[in-house]
Amino acid sequence: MGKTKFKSMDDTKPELEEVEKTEEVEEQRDIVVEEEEDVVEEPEKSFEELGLDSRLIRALTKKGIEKPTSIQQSAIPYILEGKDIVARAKTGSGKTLAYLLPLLQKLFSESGNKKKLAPSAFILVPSRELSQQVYTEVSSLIELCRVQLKVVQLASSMPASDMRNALAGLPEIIVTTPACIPKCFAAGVLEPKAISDSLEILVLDEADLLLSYGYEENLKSVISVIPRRCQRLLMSATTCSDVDKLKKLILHNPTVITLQEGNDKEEAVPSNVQQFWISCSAQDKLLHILALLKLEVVQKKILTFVNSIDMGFKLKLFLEKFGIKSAILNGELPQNSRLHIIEQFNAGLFDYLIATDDNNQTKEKEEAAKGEDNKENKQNKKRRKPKLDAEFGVVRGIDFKKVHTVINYDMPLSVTGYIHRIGRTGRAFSSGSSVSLVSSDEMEGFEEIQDFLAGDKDKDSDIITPFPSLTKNAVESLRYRAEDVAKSVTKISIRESRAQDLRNEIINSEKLKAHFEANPKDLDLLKHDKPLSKTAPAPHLKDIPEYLVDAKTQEASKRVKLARAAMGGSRRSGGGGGRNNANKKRSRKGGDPLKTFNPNGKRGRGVGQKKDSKVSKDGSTEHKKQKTV
Ligand SMILES: Nc1ncnc2c1ncn2[C@@H]1O[C@H](COP(=O)(O)OP(=O)(O)OP(=O)(O)O)[C@@H](O)[C@H]1O
Repeated sequence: MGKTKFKSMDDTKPELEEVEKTEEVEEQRDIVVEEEEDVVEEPEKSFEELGLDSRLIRALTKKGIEKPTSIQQSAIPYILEGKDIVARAKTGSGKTLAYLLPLLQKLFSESGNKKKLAPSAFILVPSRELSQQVYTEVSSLIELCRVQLKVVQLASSMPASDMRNALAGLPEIIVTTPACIPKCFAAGVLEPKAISDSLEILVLDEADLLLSYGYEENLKSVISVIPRRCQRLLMSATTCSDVDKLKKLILHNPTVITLQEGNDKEEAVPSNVQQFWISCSAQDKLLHILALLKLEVVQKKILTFVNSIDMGFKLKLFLEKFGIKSAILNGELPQNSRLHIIEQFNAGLFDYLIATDDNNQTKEKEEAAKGEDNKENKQNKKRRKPKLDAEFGVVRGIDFKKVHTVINYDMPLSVTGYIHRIGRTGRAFSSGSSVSLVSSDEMEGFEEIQDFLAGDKDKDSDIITPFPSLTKNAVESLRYRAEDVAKSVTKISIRESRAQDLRNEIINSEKLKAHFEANPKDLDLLKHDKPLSKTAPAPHLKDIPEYLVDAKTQEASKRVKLARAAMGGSRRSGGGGGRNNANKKRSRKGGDPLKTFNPNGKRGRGVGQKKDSKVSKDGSTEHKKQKTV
């Protein structure tokens, strides 16, 4: 059962171009709406009761999706009715299907109408990774529904000839970033006039990020050709001034749906994510993450965030000395490699992924740019930093599968950054946890996050609590080893590894491209968690003797392992993050172990794929729904 709060507004709507001029009127209407708030109880509905086409329901069943999440319950009927929507719901709450299902249903009825000369739907997302993810989801639904709809994914880096080829089959749906549409206009591969005639639905996904990714001008240019009758959907994980700005720029007469579990801001993070923190000095962070991973007091799979690419390499080099293999993800890697790394991690080929998230890389980009400007700095010029992809976004919105733990090795630089990072676990009906390592320098930012999450609640009841499963003794027992190894991970070794990794990935990326063209289902090519150093970990570092670990930590570790076994996860996750047994078995058969992978669409019975469908029940969520203009 959900609590639904409606805000309704009158139907007067300004034309897009006039929105900014009529801001004052808009605000007045908002106030009226606030006064009309009402709270009603809504029963849970099934997909059938939401009015979805039986083909879509069958497709969902095949994907193991049985019941709608709260945002799907709320948004689908409105979208089917043709309403403009602003939907705000927590990360991982199922917003993608909330708009995709009704969008496809609407296009089903059009699929016979081949008179159109341009697409019926644009889905605009902030990053290429997201674009790939959404494209994969749409493609698989279309395939499972067996309907004659075509979707294409465009990237602004594509040559005009590739864009033209992609659009030649007259797709109904285009998934891309906002920058790409004006490029298509400029290249003459999309006709603004044809878009004005044909576009029925415009979706802006991860709307809270679009402006901060610098797409404002692109969006304005897209909007200028969007017909008045086109339905507009704006999906967002957080509320921020950018979402309001977009709302005014893009929507008219929207229904605003805000899902939350109460009035507190903690709702921004799913309640099925337990949030912990550990206070430690900056130099003790390596020691603490080693303790967390090596003593196995956190559940795999684990996604660790760092704030710089060098830090990612430092951590990888450090961990591999202890026999913990991890893969690296950042914006300087070629796109094919990035997508492949995400696919491999999702498929369960490795348990530890170290990601440098997009916001922090903006800083690196700026620094790199500054370095390039400084003509006197010859050293910098010689060691020109590699170009980071402007449309990179591995963190926000990416649906990492079955991540049980998110570790903030470095604290994110903003509350929104924290929410998006933590939202990579506990997705849909699953649960997860997060551990933030907080140094004294980061304490102020951490307190800001705590305050935000606490909202109006008693400040003493912190949402992020101290991590309970690691004793000081257990950490100290590893100190000597950790400090010794940390010394061997020098700046030079980091720089060399980073350069080597980039060189390898550029070669890999070409291979991946060529290979996938010939073998679109082969995922096992080029493992991304290969060790960087040539020497194998020393046995005394790889295997920590049990007597070093105190009883309390051993108990915690046992619980984690039991829980993993209960989830059926131990089969998938070999000790030390190495390749798991299931993969080994398949490799021995001689075939391609992951013949289930298809970067362009359906995911097969790949590792971890089927299991995703088995969702655990979380507590019932109360939700608020607001209707407003
Ligand atoms: N009704 C459902 N039942 C079970 N799983 C679902 C359901 N709807 C979506 N999912 C799964 O939940 C995961 C998260 O969904 P999705 O990526 O759409 O979340 P989101 O709200 O867009 O998150 P974010 O804001 O982080 O992008 C996906 O793996 C998706 O397949």
